[in-house]
Amino acid sequence: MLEIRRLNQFYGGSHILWDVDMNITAGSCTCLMGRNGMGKTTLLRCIMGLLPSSGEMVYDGQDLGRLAADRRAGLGIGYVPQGREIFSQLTVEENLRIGLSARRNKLRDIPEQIFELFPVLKKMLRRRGGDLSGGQQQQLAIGRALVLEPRLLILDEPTEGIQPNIVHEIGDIILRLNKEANLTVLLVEQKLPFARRVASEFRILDKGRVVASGKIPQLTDELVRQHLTV
Ligand SMILES: Nc1ncnc2c1ncn2[C@@H]1O[C@H](COP(=O)(O)OP(=O)(O)OP(=O)(O)O)[C@@H](O)[C@H]1O
Repeated sequence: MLEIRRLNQFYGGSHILWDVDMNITAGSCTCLMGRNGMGKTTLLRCIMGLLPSSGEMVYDGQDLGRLAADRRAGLGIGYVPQGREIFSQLTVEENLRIGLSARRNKLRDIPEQIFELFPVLKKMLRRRGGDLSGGQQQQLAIGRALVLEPRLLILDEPTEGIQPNIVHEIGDIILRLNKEANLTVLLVEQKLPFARRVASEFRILDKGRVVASGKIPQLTDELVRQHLTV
């Protein structure tokens, strides 16, 4: 579904991503892992077209390289950024409607499926984004990305700063989206038990290079010790 070949990225003079090759297969849930500062967020931002990079990126047979960020979203790639980036002064409904406005085939109403997945958003439609708890904001950020009805959903640390019981709920939602709604998922996640629970595949970045990849049962304690523990 998404093929990345020899992707390189620089921040000014700093070479951050080195010859990254990565295949994301349709229907998989792939966890991108690595210690802090290894380039995970940078790679997601390159995929979304929010940062320039060199190399090849092909999504469903289409070359993403020359497409602006909004065109990539329009192709069905949903993105939930790190820190969620919801609009705190806007209501929950307005936040969701922003997702709606990015759709290629315009819809007037927020799809009911969003409220089935996140009943709390329906109850809080008129509340301001900034008044929601961290977990509710994360649900809103995922809901806003789902309004686009993506086929590939990219999530950057969806459990960061969220209470353990809500972390479990977010895991349930990702599993449902992946297994029942057949959405392909690519997520950055630092919590190992969470990654092992929801993901089917892993990729590890170390200093901007892919150093390991495989199916989740192949994520051995040795790999964890070598590349993930601090
Ligand atoms: N705007 C920027 N300008 C210059 N360097 C940056 C910028 N953003 C990130 N970097 C550097 O790029 C490298 C990769 O950062 P990135 O945020 O992609 O890592 P990460 O693996 O997502 O880490 P984290 O888990 O802490 O979010 C780091 O060394 C970081 O300092």
